[in-house]
Amino acid sequence: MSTELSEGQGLDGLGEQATNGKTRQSDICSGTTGGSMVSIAEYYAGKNVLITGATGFMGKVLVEKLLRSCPEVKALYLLVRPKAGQSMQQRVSDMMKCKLFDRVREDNPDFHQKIIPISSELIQPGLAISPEDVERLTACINIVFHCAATIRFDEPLKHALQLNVIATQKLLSLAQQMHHLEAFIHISTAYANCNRRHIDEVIYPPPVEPKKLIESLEWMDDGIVRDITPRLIGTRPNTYTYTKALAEYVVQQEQDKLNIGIIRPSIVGASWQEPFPGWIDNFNGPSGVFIAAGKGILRTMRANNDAVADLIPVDVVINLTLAAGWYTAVHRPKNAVVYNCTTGGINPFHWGEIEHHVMSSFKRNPLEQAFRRPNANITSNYLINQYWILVSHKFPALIYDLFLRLSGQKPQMMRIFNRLHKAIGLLEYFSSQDWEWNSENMTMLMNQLTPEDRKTFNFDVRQLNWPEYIENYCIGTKKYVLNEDMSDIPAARQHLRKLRNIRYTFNTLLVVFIWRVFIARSQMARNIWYFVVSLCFKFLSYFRASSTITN
Ligand SMILES: CCCCCCCCCCCCCCCC(=O)SCCNC(=O)CCNC(=O)[C@H](O)C(C)(C)COP(=O)(O)OP(=O)(O)OC[C@H]1O[C@@H](n2cnc3c(N)ncnc32)[C@H](O)[C@@H]1OP(=O)(O)O
Ligand SMILES: NC(=O)C1=CN([C@@H]2O[C@H](COP(=O)(O)OP(=O)(O)OC[C@H]3O[C@@H](n4cnc5c(N)ncnc54)[C@H](OP(=O)(O)O)[C@@H]3O)[C@@H](O)[C@H]2O)C=CC1
Repeated sequence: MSTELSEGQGLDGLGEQATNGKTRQSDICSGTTGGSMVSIAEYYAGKNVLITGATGFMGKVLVEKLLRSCPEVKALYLLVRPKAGQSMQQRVSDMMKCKLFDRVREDNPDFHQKIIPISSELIQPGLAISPEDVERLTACINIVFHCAATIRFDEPLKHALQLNVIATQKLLSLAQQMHHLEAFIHISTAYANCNRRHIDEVIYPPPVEPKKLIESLEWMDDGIVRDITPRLIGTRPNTYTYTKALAEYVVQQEQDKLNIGIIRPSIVGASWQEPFPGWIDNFNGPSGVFIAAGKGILRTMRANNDAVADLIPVDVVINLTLAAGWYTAVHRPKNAVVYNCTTGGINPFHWGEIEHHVMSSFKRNPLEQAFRRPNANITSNYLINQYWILVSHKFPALIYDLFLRLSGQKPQMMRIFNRLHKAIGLLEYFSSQDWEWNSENMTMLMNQLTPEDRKTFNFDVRQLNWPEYIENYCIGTKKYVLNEDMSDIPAARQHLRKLRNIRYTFNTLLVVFIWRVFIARSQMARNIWYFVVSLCFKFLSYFRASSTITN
């Protein structure tokens, strides 16, 4: 079935009345922002903020930080869609109940009054925002943070284009109608240009003119699009990075009309410090890999030990995003400013080191009901990896499934491994090579902040202590993703000891079995075997005799 690309239709009601927001807002706001003397929290005071993707991983942290560190913010308008049988109000109210908001709740129990959910399905015409809501938003919004995207690596091109590019275009059109807009902040990814080794803080020419691509894909059915996708994305690994690159270009096209900042985070991981260390709520990127390794399921993965693991904590990304919003609105740079939000050039850490710290952390703080003892190894060698997949993934899965079948249960391990292999297969591109990001704008932005803001909105990754961060990250996956209780750690350790004993017993039986088979075929093996057995027997007799004499 063909998915409709409704660009023209989608812009109806948004784009028509578009005006040149930049000129107009400069007139309105020139007196209100007092240059760089205004602190970040002071800037956001009294402001109406529009956020897309607020129910997602980064969006939630953005909402939380704004409410906590900019308590005078006037209101947060969240574009949310109903999903999985839940209304958008229900989703937002569930979100606000989650642990992430504990600190805000403590500071201000009525914080929910500042949150205004707006029903919106971004891939629908006009973003599916009601005319009344469009009017409301255009009248009051001061800053837009556009976080929504599909981040799936296997997303069909048409859908990725609809959400990551066309919806961004529609949002830009809406933004241009906003009478008091001061900044439009777009969240991109450091991997949008992963077809390059060195990436500067500039928008590179798009692989194809987005408008032309949208027009061509409109008449193609999904099958044809699937067939031509590899040709279109070229040396990029997936539709995600490809469409994020197109989106950057689309955003840049509006730089004459809007004040734009583009944030390019690398691999976003658990929080470093805020609201508490190790907060994470999903399996994306490395988190799923860490969990699979901690559960003893993942034993091998293709990654380069010496390649830089460009992880960036989510709170760092959000602090930089809020600072960029402030800077964009206050300084109104002529062109869109791109911020490569990465760690590799400033405080590098490597995949080999990550492996070491993840493994030792899960040994100290084991996950419950591990399949095997955590012991994952990474290798850049394809054949070695395939060997370990066979020996350490497929063989144990086969045995376990056999055991499940024999005990009348449904086999499941092979299915889990197949899904895991699909997931890590999609991630390997990022863990097997190095990129070099220039992050001068991140440094420039830091230098613009007051000492107080530098502390409150800390994105100085030079201070990041990696081993400590990874330890908190692993504990975070246990506490917040798997909802496991820390008080169960002794039982989990006991379980690991049991697994170790099972492994020793299994290995011993295996050696004996192989040896017996060998003995049956070789006279020399038989002689050695009898020699060893008689030696053991003599030793035991001696031991027994000497203990009888002593008694
Ligand atoms: C100790 C070792 C150190 C070395 C460690 C190297 C780490 C090397 C990381 C590089 C990381 C680059 C990141 C680029 C930086 C961006 O640009 S960030 C954007 C990041 N985007 C993502 O990470 C999305 C990737 N995920 C996907 O595209 C989809 O989830 C997948 C993998 C295609 C699977 O889709 P699906 O089959 O429809 O199903 P889905 O419900 O999504 O998940 C299915 C199963 O896969 C599991 N899964 C999902 N994601 C993962 C994952 N990342 N890992 C494992 N399992 C996963 C789920 O838990 C789930 O398991 P069950 O709960 O069903 O048992
Ligand atoms: N996570 C990472 O490692 C990185 C992320 N990024 C970028 O950061 C941004 C946020 O990523 P992250 O928070 O991890 O992603 P998530 O997948 O956690 O969140 C995506 C958000 O987009 C919303 N969304 C998706 N489709 C629609 C739609 N059709 N209509 C309305 N809303 C929709 C989701 O809403 P819903 O809950 O309804 O599905 C959700 O709130 C993205 O732009 C991503 O490209 C960049 C680099 C790394």
